[in-house]
Amino acid sequence: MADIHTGAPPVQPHLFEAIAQNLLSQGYSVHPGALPQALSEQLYRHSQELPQQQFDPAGIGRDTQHTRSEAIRKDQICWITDDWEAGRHWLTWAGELQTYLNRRLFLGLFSFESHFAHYGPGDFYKRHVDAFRGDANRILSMVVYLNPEWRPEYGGELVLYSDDQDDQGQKITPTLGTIVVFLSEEFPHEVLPAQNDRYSIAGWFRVNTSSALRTDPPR
Ligand SMILES: O=C(O)CCC(=O)C(=O)O
Ligand SMILES: [Fe+2]
Repeated sequence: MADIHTGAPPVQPHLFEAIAQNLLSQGYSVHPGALPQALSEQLYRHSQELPQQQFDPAGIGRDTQHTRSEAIRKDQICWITDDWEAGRHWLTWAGELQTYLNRRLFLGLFSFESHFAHYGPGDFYKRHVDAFRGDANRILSMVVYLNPEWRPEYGGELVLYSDDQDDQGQKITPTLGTIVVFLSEEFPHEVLPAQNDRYSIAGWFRVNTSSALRTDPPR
């Protein structure tokens, strides 16, 4: 049930605790259809209403290393801000998860950034990790899916590999409300070519690496 005063999504202690326990025991957590329904629907509507020109071709790397490489990924992205209601509710929910995980696991998560992603027919994201050991300030990756009907023939699954040696992985279908959280440095993953329009949100919880030379987060 949504908060009657603000319309904000409800806090979900059982879900948050399950995510914390899965992260402790295996480093990742998958919950089909677990995002609060009203929030899923609001985000889905927003993803459909966003004009195509708000989406930019996704790049690889950050800052000066930011390059576009269509050989590696072909999705289009739109960063989420609190300028609109759906964005506010999403960021509130993610902030509550951040607070819970910090209390429960002492992760020191400091900020969260996320974007909508649209994979058109034929689009993919080849196997990669979201953070590299050493310079990593992306600690936790979170993806949620915004596709009310996703058929097996549409492909477009996320494949999550347990380590660099794993070439089997496990497939996750991108259906509405499914939440995937994993340690950004640990789990190579890829998005198989989608045969239909595929909408999602990808986000990262980060630790603070601010210094006099570098203000966080760079955008
Ligand atoms: O959409 C997905 O299933 C994963 C996307 C992803 O790996 C990324 O944006 O880094
Ligand atoms: Fe990724």
